[in-house]
Amino acid sequence: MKFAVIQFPGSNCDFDLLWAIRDVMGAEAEFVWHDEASLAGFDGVLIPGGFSYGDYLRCGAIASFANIMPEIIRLANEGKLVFGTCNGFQILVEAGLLPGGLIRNEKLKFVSKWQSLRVNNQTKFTSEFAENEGISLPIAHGEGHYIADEATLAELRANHQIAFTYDGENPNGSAEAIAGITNKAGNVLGMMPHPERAVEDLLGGSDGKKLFASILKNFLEVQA
Ligand SMILES: NC(=O)CC[C@H](N)C(=O)O
Repeated sequence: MKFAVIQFPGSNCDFDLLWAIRDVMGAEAEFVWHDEASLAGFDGVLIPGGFSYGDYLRCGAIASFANIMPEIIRLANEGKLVFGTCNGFQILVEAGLLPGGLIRNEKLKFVSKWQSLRVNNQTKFTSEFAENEGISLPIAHGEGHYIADEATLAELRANHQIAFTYDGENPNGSAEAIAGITNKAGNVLGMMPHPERAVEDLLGGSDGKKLFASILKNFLEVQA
């Protein structure tokens, strides 16, 4: 299984994500520039954090029209793995691959800190965590306030699509303290926290590793 790590102008977690999946987890992965029009040969897509196109209009809004996006949408519709962290989550929402929206943090400030989270392990991205496991991951964003209408929130809850919630403090005012969601089919995940920044104790923690381990276990078996 080969992963594409997408690079946009302004991505700044691209090397971290490649490091996590390739060097720490041992999977095959390569950078793909946003202007490419093909993802032939790739079975999974990882979209990093950062400030794509300078966060103009809304975070992720311009990136969602990049040349590579129709290919990402194609893979998502084929049931292949698509994962976005932080700006990657924003791009997936803007592209319509995930429901709801992400707006300015409630307190209108960029938040950068380690954040406690609760994990729902009933998704293909989180199955290696314990049920309701408490973990800690870095967050670093200005537009992480998740919003959705009541019907969408009810559907997310009913289908177990809420993969991560903020525990204790809600750092950005997200509805139901949502930190990460999957699509209905379960093959697309977007999350504001940064698991790729927590894959080795040297980085301050390794709780993010189980997410990548879940990805490799569940998607590798299906697509091998
Ligand atoms: N770390 C990130 O990816 C930040 C995402 C986006 N630039 C924001 O501030 O919300």
